[in-house]
Amino acid sequence: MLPAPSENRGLSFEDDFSKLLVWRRRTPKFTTFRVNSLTTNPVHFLEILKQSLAKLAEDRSQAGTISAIPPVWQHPKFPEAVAFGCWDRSEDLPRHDSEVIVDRACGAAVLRGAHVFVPGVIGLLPGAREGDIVSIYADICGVSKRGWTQKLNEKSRMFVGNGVLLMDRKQIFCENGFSRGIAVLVTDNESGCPSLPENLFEPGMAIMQNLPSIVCGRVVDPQPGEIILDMCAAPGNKTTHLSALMNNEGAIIALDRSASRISKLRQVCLEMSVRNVAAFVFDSVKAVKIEQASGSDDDCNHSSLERGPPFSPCLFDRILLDAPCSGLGQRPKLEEIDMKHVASFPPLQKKLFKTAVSLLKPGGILVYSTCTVTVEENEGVVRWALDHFSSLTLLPAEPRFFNSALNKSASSNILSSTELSCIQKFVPSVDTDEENNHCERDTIGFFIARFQKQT
Ligand SMILES: C[S@@+](CC[C@H](N)C(=O)[O-])C[C@H]1O[C@@H](n2cnc3c(N)ncnc32)[C@H](O)[C@@H]1O
Repeated sequence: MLPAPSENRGLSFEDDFSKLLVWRRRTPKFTTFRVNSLTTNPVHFLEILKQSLAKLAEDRSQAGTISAIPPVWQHPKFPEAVAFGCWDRSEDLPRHDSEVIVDRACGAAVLRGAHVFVPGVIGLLPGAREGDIVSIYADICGVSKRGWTQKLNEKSRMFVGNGVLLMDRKQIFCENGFSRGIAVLVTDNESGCPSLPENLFEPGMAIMQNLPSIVCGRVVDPQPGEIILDMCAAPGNKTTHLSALMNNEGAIIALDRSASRISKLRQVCLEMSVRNVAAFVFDSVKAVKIEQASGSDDDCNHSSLERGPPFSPCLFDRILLDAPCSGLGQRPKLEEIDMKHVASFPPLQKKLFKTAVSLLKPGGILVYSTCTVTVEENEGVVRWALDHFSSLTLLPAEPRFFNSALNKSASSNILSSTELSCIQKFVPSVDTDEENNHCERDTIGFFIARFQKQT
């Protein structure tokens, strides 16, 4: 049973930038799966997960590391959310003379339990041989080039784990650049996040999804039979959740402007037995049809939905705008923050929002979400929306985990206390370590706002 965390007050981006940087580099202590209710039962999945972690603990003890089995929970409010914790890290991992340097994305993946694949390797110290026990360092400043042979200084690198080198230098940096596969089998990572076997469960049974993203689907609260628009849908993590909540009844239109991501979404839908989604590669800013002569409009029936965008105004019961954003809530992230990039998102977010308001039926629900923590992309967009669309009312983004009204940060100058009590923002916590050790707290940064269009 999951213990309940107490009321939380979170930090905002503007409150303490340096704390945000530290928080981004740390790996959440919990990994969450969303179990697919269309294909399986969460209790069955929970059993598979428990057995796998018990087997890993046994393997570790045979290899000389006694480890308690990481805790596993099913969330009491959302049975589809199943989380597991980390190996105990009370002792530091040893550092080995033989070193492998990886890029920042690979370093973050290792911290989340992945092995090191060839494309992520940047360098090896001279003399490193296949079969060596190696220490793995991420090049956090991006200073090294492919084929690098020198030790990075302490400030430019971050230790992410240890493992066994499975290839030699020639194989990893082969001239045609086509080597694939695992270069380092990670035996222990610095975060303690377990490496689960790849074939742990049947494809489509569950996906890894951070808890706030699962909460987001629940805030949309789609009902069987409704017509839903998911405006920035790929790769489909939330689309497939919405479909499961609707028990495959009704229709979901999934749009994304990236063709490769839409093909990934279609594949995920197939694997997860999702049958009520029609996906289109489309720029959602342009998803509203320009007015046409009356009498020729058949947009209220399903065939017009299947033809795809653009759509007539006021068509959808619910809309999810999971907007493109600066992604500062994603963890762990080893990259530096590019402020110009961060500042580029609000104009696009507002254009997408304007389209969403047009396409929403009177009485319909619009959920705006991001996986970032900046006020401009979150509370700022909510303020702008409330000032520009008199038809919109801000509703409580329930079910609630974070009480944003307790967050006395820069955002309180933008939204009233009533408005703050409606939004839900997952941000770095300033509470005790015990609190931060909770799977509802130690998670990614995320923002959710829920609106209704007046009838
Ligand atoms: C935060 S991700 C969406 C994640 C997705 N909702 C999920 O849960 O799997 C944002 C997506 O917005 C898409 N995007 C960016 N600009 C867009 C636009 N103008 N129209 C449609 N999609 C857009 C990106 O390609 C990206 O896939």
